[in-house]
Amino acid sequence: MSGQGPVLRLRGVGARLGERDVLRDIDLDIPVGTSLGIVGVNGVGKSTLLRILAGVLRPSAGHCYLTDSSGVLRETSRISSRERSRRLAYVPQEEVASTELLVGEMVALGRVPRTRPWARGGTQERAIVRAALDAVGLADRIDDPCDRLSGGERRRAVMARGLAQECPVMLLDEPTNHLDVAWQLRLLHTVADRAETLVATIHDLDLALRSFDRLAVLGRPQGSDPDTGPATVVAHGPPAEVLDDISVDLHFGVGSVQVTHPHLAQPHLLIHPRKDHSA
Ligand SMILES: Nc1ncnc2c1ncn2[C@@H]1O[C@H](COP(=O)(O)OP(=O)(O)OP(=O)(O)O)[C@@H](O)[C@H]1O
Repeated sequence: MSGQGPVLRLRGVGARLGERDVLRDIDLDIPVGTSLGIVGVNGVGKSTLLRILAGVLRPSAGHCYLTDSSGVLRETSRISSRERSRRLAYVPQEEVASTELLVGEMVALGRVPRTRPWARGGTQERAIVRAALDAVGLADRIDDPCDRLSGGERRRAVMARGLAQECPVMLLDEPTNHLDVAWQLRLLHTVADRAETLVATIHDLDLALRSFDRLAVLGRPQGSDPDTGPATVVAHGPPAEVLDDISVDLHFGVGSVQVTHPHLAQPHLLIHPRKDHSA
């Protein structure tokens, strides 16, 4: 993936949920052709940030921009939901499996922004749905009811729906949740291959280190309430720099060391309890 101008931009973005300011003063440019991992502790606001980027939540302050189909950066809220869903596929964190739909029908929902009602269900549409399911190893489950899928299979099926949307930008909220180790690696690889630009929240810092061009850490700046204060981007850059041992200690409260895989020459992150927490 190589960088160009921004496809997504946030300026001075804040989010207020209920009585709380969850996010504040977020400035972020996400260049076309890059992959960005968003990391941070539980409840810090990663999903909220992704929902703002996706245009499903309006920021309470600041502005969120997305390039439209002509490549012009426009305020996301001014882009019609149909055009937005052709530009970006957003896959939320958890979804209740529909007991009504077959797997293929659920994945075909990803085609809605691209098809006219009378065009749905054609041979070409079925081929796209089947290819998306094939990419996540579920082509043989196309005619099964959704509620027969396991947790990991369901996660993969929902990802297939995002892939079937055929958007240049994919926004994935914890895509590796429920997946076994092989599928964690394979799924991130598959979406990075297919999406021009990828933004994903992720908890596994070792996977984050190896899977993205850049990482953004959401955290509560010094001086704000460490549990409920509004979060902002406290570190942003190449993964190996963002996840150095000082930052991991500061932002995640654990010790860490980066090592190089002896056979693959890839960086890995070993996590351990802080000395003051160890037995
Ligand atoms: N509708 C809501 N009203 C009030 N507070 C909310 C609402 N939705 C979420 N929150 C709070 O906003 C904060 C951020 O939530 P968010 O889901 O964005 O965090 P996260 O970083 O994705 O967390 P996790 O890692 O646990 O998935 C949390 O403290 C959450 O409790």
